[in-house]
Amino acid sequence: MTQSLEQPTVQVQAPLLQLNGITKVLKGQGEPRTILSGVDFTVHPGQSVAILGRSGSGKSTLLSLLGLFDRADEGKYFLHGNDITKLPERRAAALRSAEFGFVFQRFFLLKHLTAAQNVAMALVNGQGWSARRKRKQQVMEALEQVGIAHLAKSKPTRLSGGEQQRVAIARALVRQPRIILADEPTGALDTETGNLVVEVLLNTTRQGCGLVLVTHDHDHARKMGRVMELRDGRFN
Ligand SMILES: Nc1ncnc2c1ncn2[C@@H]1O[C@H](COP(=O)(O)OP(=O)(O)OP(=O)(O)O)[C@@H](O)[C@H]1O
Repeated sequence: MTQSLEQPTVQVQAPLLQLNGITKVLKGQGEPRTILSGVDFTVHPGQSVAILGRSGSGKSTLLSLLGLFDRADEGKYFLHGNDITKLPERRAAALRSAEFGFVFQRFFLLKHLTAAQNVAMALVNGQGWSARRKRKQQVMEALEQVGIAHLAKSKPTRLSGGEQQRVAIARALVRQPRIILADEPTGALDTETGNLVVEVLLNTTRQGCGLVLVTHDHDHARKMGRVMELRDGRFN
């Protein structure tokens, strides 16, 4: 048997996302206020990062920049190694829905729809029969991923807070995002339910998803691969 002389290729994977020297200044009526100052931040596939910080330290602002809801005044933003700092809004919106899944403290579920229908709202496939069938399959897979497939037909009013948050996570997952941005996802939940939701979020990283969790809860933060603390717009 001949042995291949080829060297094994070393795959150097670009970070999922990378911020270099990000600064955000709020220019209201009074003096301009620097909210983020020279922030560097990197997330690789499968990594989970907690962002801690006092109220007003800039956590949500950072998440808005990461999710392309807002733009920095200085610095660079790379997604999969591509510079997206100055991407036009239409392309930013397309990237946002293709790459990111968002989870918030509030669940934002539509009360008159079932859990499955709420998750399906995130899909914008064609209307054909097969597309519908595929859509249903994707929805059920997302609900299974968060452990509530048996509640597919339940409406939010019949679900507990933790179950509702899991529907919201399934809604974020159904498009198979590469990065989940979660802003205080356990803020409205009791400790036990919050722990469950954190586990569900962490599970997504096992399939290569990146996870950024903004939280006030140090126990939840410690479960992430990395913990970073924002203080006055800077990481310590
Ligand atoms: N649109 C805005 N107009 C004026 N000030 C703002 C605006 N958005 C954020 N800020 C201010 O910027 C600072 C950072 O806000 P941000 O919401 O990022 O903090 P946070 O760390 O997420 O706080 P919390 O933990 O309370 O959610 C705060 O002082 C806030 O008042």
